Amino acid sequence: MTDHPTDHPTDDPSGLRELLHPFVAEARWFGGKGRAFAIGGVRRLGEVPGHVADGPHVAIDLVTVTFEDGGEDEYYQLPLAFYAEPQDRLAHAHLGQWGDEDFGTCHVYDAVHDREAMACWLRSFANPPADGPLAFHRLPGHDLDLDAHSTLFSGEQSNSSVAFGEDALMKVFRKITPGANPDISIHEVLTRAGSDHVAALYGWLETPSITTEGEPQDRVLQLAMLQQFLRTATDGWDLALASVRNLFAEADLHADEVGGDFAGEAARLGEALAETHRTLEQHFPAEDRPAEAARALADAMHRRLEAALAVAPELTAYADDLRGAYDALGALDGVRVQQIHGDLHLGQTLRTARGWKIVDFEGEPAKTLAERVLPDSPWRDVAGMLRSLDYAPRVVERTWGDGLDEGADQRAYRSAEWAARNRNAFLTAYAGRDLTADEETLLAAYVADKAVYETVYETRNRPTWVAIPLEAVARIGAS
Ligand SMILES: Nc1ncnc2c1ncn2[C@@H]1O[C@H](COP(=O)(O)OP(=O)(O)O)[C@@H](O)[C@H]1O
Ligand SMILES: O=P(O)(O)O[C@H]1O[C@H](CO)[C@@H](O[C@H]2O[C@H](CO)[C@@H](O)[C@H](O)[C@H]2O)[C@H](O)[C@H]1O
Repeated sequence: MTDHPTDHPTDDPSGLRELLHPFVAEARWFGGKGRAFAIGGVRRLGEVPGHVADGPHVAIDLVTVTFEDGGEDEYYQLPLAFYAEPQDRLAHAHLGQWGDEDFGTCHVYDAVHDREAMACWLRSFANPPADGPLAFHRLPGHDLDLDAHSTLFSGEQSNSSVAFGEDALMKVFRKITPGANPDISIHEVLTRAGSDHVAALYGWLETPSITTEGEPQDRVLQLAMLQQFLRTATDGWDLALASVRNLFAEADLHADEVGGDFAGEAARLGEALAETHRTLEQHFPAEDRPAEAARALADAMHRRLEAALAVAPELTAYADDLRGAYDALGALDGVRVQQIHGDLHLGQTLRTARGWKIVDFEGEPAKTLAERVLPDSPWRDVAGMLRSLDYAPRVVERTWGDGLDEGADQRAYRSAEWAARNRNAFLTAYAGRDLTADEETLLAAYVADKAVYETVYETRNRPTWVAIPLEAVARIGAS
């Protein structure tokens, strides 16, 4: 396999980088939204084995995204299906027609949409090739159903998830950072530990190394992971929204009087998180760190606020209150850290017939890999869930009754009631006791930090929702 000759942004003889630019720019998984960029290079990582007559050639390319603001380059994975003839059924996933160095002139499609292409992936996981640039790894204990057809998950996601029938789910990582991906390593540890609160890991795909500017790198690129498909799962976010809608439909009743009350589920979720944290604490390094570590955590929050102020100047009015919350954390005598989830919210939880499962251990998409794998306080995860339990009613409020004002005050009241009831149920079940003063301080700082992160996230991705985290930031000062 060869690199495409694309070492310099102005040298694009095949026009490939120009052709891929709009596809990358518009993809949900592209993390550089709002920043001007060029495709700085396109590299062939390897062909996925398993090509059959009449089927596509399937390959994985890695594009380098170079930002005009001078920020660090980012790498994104493009799984591609190459067909000699156009495929009408894949018209929605057509990237273009070009002369490929390995496969000749082809119609090229985003492979995650294509059952034929995904079948190559599944066959490779079932019978991992002995050599080649793409290494398919398997954990023992599950026979894959090779007859299962693939379906791409729709929805707002950072990566591309493909279900194989009801047997397995493959997550194709889009933004690729050299080094071990925590989603894989944490799932592997929790699977081997027999955790009840994650989908079992079945395997993963990685490629040994790439070269950047001619220099070899000794870190793997982890490209995809295959796991148990949770057949009976309902998204925790959808469940919470349904519960809020029930409450709004019965305007005269309190949250505990309405069908669909979420407090029991919130409590079970708190227990599931506490158990997951305990398992992670046993299997990854965990330690009590001295005062300097608390200061370092606070410093990181201060830095994040300073960067956020440039993106979302509306935060300025609350900056002193936020800094106060971080300073209180920085003044603690110490802090206990361990492996955590790192980006926990209701959309990362699934309610199955066998209880709550937690998904997506990649950490916050905006952080570097080096930052994401650092041990952190478990209160960061707790804060993430508390923020999410605040988001759910506010989102329903915004969409209820097509924005009509009638009953808006009553809904705002019920919204706050729902959030308080479920935050309390979750927190009480998580901790199993009253929080210490230090824990309250930690939690308050993490809630503030998360709301700042969300303000930036919404500004960039869903500007009409930015008021939700901003209102939370305003409440920090008022409390
Ligand atoms: N093992 C699973 N079985 C069924 N559905 C799953 C499983 N894991 C994740 N999902 C669903 O796929 C969605 C995306 O998964 P997630 O890991 O959060 O991807 P991303 O990194 O793209 O955000 C989740 O919201 C969830 O609904
Ligand atoms: O799931 P991702 O890892 O892509 O997480 C990112 O996107 C989330 C939104 O999809 C975002 O979560 C925020 O919105 C949620 C409602 O959609 C809400 O439940 C969360 O509390 C809120 O933070 C997440 O922050 C971001 O990292």
